[in-house]
Amino acid sequence: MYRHAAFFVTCLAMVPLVLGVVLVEGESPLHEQVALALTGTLVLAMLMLLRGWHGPAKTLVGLALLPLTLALASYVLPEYWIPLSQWDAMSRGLATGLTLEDWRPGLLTTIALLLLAMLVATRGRASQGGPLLLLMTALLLGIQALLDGMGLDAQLPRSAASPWSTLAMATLLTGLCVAALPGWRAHAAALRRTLTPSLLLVLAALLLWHHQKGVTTRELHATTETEARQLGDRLMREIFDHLAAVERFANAWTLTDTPPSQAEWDRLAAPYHHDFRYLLNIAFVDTDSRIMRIYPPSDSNRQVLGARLFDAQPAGREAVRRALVEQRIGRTEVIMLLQGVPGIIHYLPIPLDERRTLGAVAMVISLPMLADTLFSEVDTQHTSLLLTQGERILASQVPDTRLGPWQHEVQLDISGIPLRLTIQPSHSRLLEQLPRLPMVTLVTGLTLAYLLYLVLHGYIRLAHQHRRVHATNNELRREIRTRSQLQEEVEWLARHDELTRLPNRRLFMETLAANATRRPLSVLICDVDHFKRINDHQGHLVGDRYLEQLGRIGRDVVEPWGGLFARYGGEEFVAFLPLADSVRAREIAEALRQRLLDAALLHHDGRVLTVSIGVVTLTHGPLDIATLMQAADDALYRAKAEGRNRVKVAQALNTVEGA
Ligand SMILES: Nc1nc2c(ncn2[C@@H]2O[C@H](COP(=O)(O)OP(=O)(O)OP(=O)(O)O)[C@@H](O)[C@H]2O)c(=O)[nH]1
Repeated sequence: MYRHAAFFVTCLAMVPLVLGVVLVEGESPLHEQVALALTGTLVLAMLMLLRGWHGPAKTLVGLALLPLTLALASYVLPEYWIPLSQWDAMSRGLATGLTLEDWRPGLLTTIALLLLAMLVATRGRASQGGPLLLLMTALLLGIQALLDGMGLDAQLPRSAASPWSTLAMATLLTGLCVAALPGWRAHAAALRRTLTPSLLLVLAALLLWHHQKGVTTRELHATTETEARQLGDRLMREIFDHLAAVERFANAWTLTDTPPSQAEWDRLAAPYHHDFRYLLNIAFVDTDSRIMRIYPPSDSNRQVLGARLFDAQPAGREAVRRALVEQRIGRTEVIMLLQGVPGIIHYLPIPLDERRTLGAVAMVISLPMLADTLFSEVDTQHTSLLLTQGERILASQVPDTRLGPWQHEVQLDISGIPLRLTIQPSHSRLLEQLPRLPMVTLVTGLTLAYLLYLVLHGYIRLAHQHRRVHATNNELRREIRTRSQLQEEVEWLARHDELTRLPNRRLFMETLAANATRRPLSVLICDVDHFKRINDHQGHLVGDRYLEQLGRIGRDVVEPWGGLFARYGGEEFVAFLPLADSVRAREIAEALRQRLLDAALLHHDGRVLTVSIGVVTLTHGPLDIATLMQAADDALYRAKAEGRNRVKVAQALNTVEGA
C-alpha cells in the first residue's frame, strides 16, 4: 500500500517538471534546465526502484551524481586549485561559449539534488541516514524557496532556482518519505536520539554558512569598493600632475618675448604630449585667442590652426579671457572640443610683464582618452567602467560578460569639475575572488551531521544488541545455574536419603569399598523395633519424624568416631566405623541404642521406641562386603530374636573377629 502511494506521489513530481520545461522553454537559463533534467532523472530512478528495477535505477542515479559532484566540487574547491577559468574551459569542452555559471545549478539546489540522489540510492533506509537526509533536503528546499521569495537572485554565488524544479524536488522528497516511512518504525527509538544532535549540527552549519556568506560578501564588496576608490584617486592624481606639468611648460615661455616657432613648439611640447597621452594637443594661443601653434601636428589638429577661440569656442571664452587678459590660469568646464570629443582646456598665461601678455598655452585634455589611459590599467575584461558628468557619459568601458550584483560610484573633483566614476566588477571576477569558506563550511557541516547520524545510529543499535545479548547471557547463566543445581540435587539424591538426609545404601557401600583396606573395620546394622506399629497407630508422618530423629541421633553418635551413619532402606540403618574394633563398635552401638531410649520416642501405648543392632568387625584379611553384611544381618537377626532392644555382635568368621 505504501509502495503504491509512494509511486503515485513520485509520479506527481512529473507535473512541475513538465510545466517547468513547457512554460519557460526557450527563456529558462541553462542551469534551470539542468536542475529540471537532474530532478527528472532522479524521479525516473525512484519510479524504477518502486517497480523493482534496481539495476537501471542505480545507473540513472550514477548519471545524475556525475554532474552534481562536479558542480559541488566547483563550489568548494579553492580558486588556486582549479581556477574559475579552468572550469569555464572545461565547460567550453561541452559546448562552445559555455561557462560554469551557465550550467551549474545554484549551491542549495546542487546540494539538495545530491541529497536526493543519496536518498534514492539508499531508498531512504534509516540505517543509512534516510531520515536525516530527508530533513536536510527539506530544510535546504525551504531555504531555497525563502531566498527565491525574497528575490535574492543576485547573490554570490547564485542561489535562485525556478519554483518548478523546487516543487518537483519537494514532491520527489514526499514520495521518498512515503516509501521509507514504514521501514523507520523499527528504528523509532534510535531515531529520536540520533536525529536531535544531527539536526542541531545541520542547523549550526546552516547558520554558520549564512553568517560567513554575509561576512565574505561584505569583505568582497569592501575590497572592490577600495579598488574603485583607488582608481578614482589615481585619476585625480593624474590630473594634478598634469596641471603641475602644464604650469612648468607655460613658465618656460616667460623667458622669451616672441611667439614660439613651430619647431620650438614641437620640440618642447613633444615630451609633455608623450608623458600625458590623453592630451589631445598642446597649443599656443596669441593675445587675440587665435591658435598659432599646435602639437602634435596631426590632420585634425592642423584643421584648428588659426581658429579664433573667442569665436570658435564660446564655452571656453571665459577661460581664454582669464588667461590672456587677467594673466591667471583659465580652465574650461567639460566642453565639447573642436575635435568633437568632450574635454577640458587649461589656459596658462605667458606674461611679458605685469600688463602685457605674449599669449597663452592651451592644454587640451580629451576626457575619453584620459579615461582610456586609466581604464587600460584595469582589467576591462572583467570590470565595467563609466565616467559621467551628471547624466552625460564621458567615457565608458563595458565588457561583454555578465556583470556582478553591485557597482561602486566614486565622485571625482577634477579642478572643481565634479565627475562620477562608476565601476562594476563582472560576476566571474567576483566569483574568482569570493572565498569558498562558507560553501566549505556548509558542505562540511552537512557531511559531519550525516556522519554523526551514522555513528550514533550504529552505536545505539549496537548498544541495543549488546543489551539483548547481555539479557540472553544472564538468562543462559540462570539456566545453567538451575541445571547444575538440579544436577547436584540428582547426584546428591543418588547417594542420600531424602527423608533423613543421611547417606543411602549406595554411598554406604561406596564408602565401605573405598575403605576396604582399613583394619579393624566395623559395621552396624540397626533396625527399629516394631516400627510398623508406629505407622499403623500414629500414622506415617509420625513414623517419618521418628526415622528423621533416629537419623540425627545415629549421625551424632557415629560421626565423632569418624564413621558414616546411613539409611540402609525402610526402617533399617547402617553405620560404617573405620578403625573401630569390636569393643569400640559394640560401645558405639550401645550408645546409639541408649540415645534412642533417652530420646523417648513413644509408641501409641506409651512404650519407648527401641532399636536392635547387629555388629560385625573385620580385623584382618580381605574384605568381602556380602559376607560382612550378612554376618551383621545375622547378628541383628539374633538381637531381634532374643527380644529386641539390644546389640548383638556377629560370630567370629575366618576373617571376622567374634565376640
Ligand atoms: N513411616 C514410614 N514407615 C516406613 C518407612 N520405610 C518402611 N516403613 C515401614 O516400616 C515397617 C517395617 O515393618 P516390619 O518390617 O514388619 O518390621 P517391624 O514392624 O519394625 O517389626 P520388627 O522389625 O520385626 O521389629 C513397615 O510398616 C513399613 O511400611 C518410611 O520411610 N516411613
